[in-house]
Amino acid sequence: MNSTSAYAMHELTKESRMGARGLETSREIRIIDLTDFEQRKTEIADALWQASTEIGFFQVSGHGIPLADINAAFARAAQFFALPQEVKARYPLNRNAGWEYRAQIRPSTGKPDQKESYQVTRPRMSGLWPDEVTLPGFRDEVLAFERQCWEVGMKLLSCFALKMGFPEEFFSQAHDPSRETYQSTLRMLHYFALTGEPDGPWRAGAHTDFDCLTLLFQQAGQGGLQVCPGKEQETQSWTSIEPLEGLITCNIGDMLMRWSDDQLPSNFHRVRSPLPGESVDARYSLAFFCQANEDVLIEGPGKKYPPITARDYLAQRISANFSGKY
Ligand SMILES: O=C(O)CCC(=O)C(=O)O
Ligand SMILES: [Fe+2]
Repeated sequence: MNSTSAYAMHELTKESRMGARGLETSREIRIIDLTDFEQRKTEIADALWQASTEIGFFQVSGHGIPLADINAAFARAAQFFALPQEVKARYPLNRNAGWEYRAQIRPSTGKPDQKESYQVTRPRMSGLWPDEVTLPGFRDEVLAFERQCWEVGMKLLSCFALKMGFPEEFFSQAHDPSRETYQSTLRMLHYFALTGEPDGPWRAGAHTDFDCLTLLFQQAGQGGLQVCPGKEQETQSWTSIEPLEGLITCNIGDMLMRWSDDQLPSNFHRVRSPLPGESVDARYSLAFFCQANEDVLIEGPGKKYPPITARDYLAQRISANFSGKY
């Protein structure tokens, strides 16, 4: 086994141990305010670094995406998922673009997540947009929201770049949306309403994300997200993140963990099924995955791991989740 596949195997083994219910515990959920970002950048970078290394996840406020735009993006997601199955089936998922239905099998559970999702990866959307008759304005509005998410993601990553000793623009150049190699992804998710007993304890099985950084939006009354910081994975104790309007919950992903020579631990999370007495309605969420462009080389400041392109890195991880497909 070469060192690249040994590394991938290590991450998958780590994940396959995380499927148990475990314990629930409350942890500090640090909220970092990004208001006046340019003037406060040093202080914000310190706060982000501390939250990421001490706790392993954080939320941001004052990020500049108006609540109305977040709500509009949720409305767009609901509109898309309400399309008939045969219409959605015209946009099949391929390489993080398009629609999948109960197709993501997590190594932690060996079962499909109880969801469907639609993913937008800018350069790969040919033939995958509903047309203007089916969903007028959908494409432009979703792309505008994707751009707003990118702006926030790059602000946060510029702070991590400073702390890692890279130039401030390092990560926005690595996630350049004007290039064909761009592969950051906006994902809309729809977890099905329960009609009887839940099909297992998880709507989405425990996992870390493959990317550098994930921005996650939840809607009021539609909780279920739980996190267990990667560095505490042995404890298997999970903390619920209740949805709070306008806040973005942020996870460090495996790509940034590797890029930071493991200084920034990626963050296990899962979505649990409703418990008796909780709402059985559908749950919608939105996730933006900052994934460096395909041709970018991932190499940490201390060169702890051999360099790997972001394309090869993602391909390995995606094929482990979608039955060998990439
Ligand atoms: O729906 C959520 O809250 C989490 C989604 C998620 O973790 C993912 O898609 O990677
Ligand atoms: Fe995730």
